[in-house]
Amino acid sequence: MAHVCDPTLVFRQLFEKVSSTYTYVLADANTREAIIIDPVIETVDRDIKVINDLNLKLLYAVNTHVHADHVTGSGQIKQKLPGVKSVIFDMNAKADIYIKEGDSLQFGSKKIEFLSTPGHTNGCVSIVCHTAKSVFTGDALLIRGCGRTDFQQGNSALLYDSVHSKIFTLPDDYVVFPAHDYTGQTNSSVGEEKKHNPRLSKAKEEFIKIMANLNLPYPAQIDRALPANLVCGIQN
Ligand SMILES: N[C@@H](CCC(=O)N[C@@H](CSS)C(=O)NCC(=O)O)C(=O)O
Repeated sequence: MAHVCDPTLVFRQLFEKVSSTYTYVLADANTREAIIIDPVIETVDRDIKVINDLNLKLLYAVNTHVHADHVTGSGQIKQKLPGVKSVIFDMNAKADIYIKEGDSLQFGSKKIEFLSTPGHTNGCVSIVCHTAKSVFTGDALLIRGCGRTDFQQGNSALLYDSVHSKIFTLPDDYVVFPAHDYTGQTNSSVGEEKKHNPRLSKAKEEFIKIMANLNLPYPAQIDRALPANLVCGIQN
């Protein structure tokens, strides 16, 4: 199980295997107030069970961006746990709270801060928890990889600048928790990715060429996910 260095932060990394998505639960161990990052609709009941088993009070369901590969669970979580507020950066998507660069959210004595890291999509954010020395990078930075830039306003030059100016300037020992992993890895570190990321450790021009030649198939659920995620995953 993945751990963080803050002993008063409850932390769970949960996996949804169809889309290889990581969902994260963070909570103040004293007040039990909690947030969830990038929930997936198919695993909402599992996530709520974890929250209830740990006696947590969920305040916020945060999406790091409008996902193209799975339907967000935030809408269903709001239905099943009234009072929870959905949070996103992208103004085109329905949510209760729209955050911007530098904003923070508090749960108990814990705080997360939002960094705008566009490039995979315009609305991508990374989420820093300084007390846990951790950064939740969404699809901006993956372990030894990064989010694709061939749809949804993708822009590889912008992604390169986002990662280098916002994530790679964090301390080297900050743990990187991505939104996906396709190779069975759970976390990395800023220092490790600066050194070993086969795309982002290169010069910008080379990175742009690499990204233009990925030739990835479209995500299997894209036609369902994109419209659903503009309305919090709940279609009437
Ligand atoms: N096969 C998966 C989709 C894989 C994929 O395209 N992942 C995206 C993030 S979700 S939009 C990505 O950016 N991948 C980068 C990479 O290098 O793999 C599916 O069908 O869901």
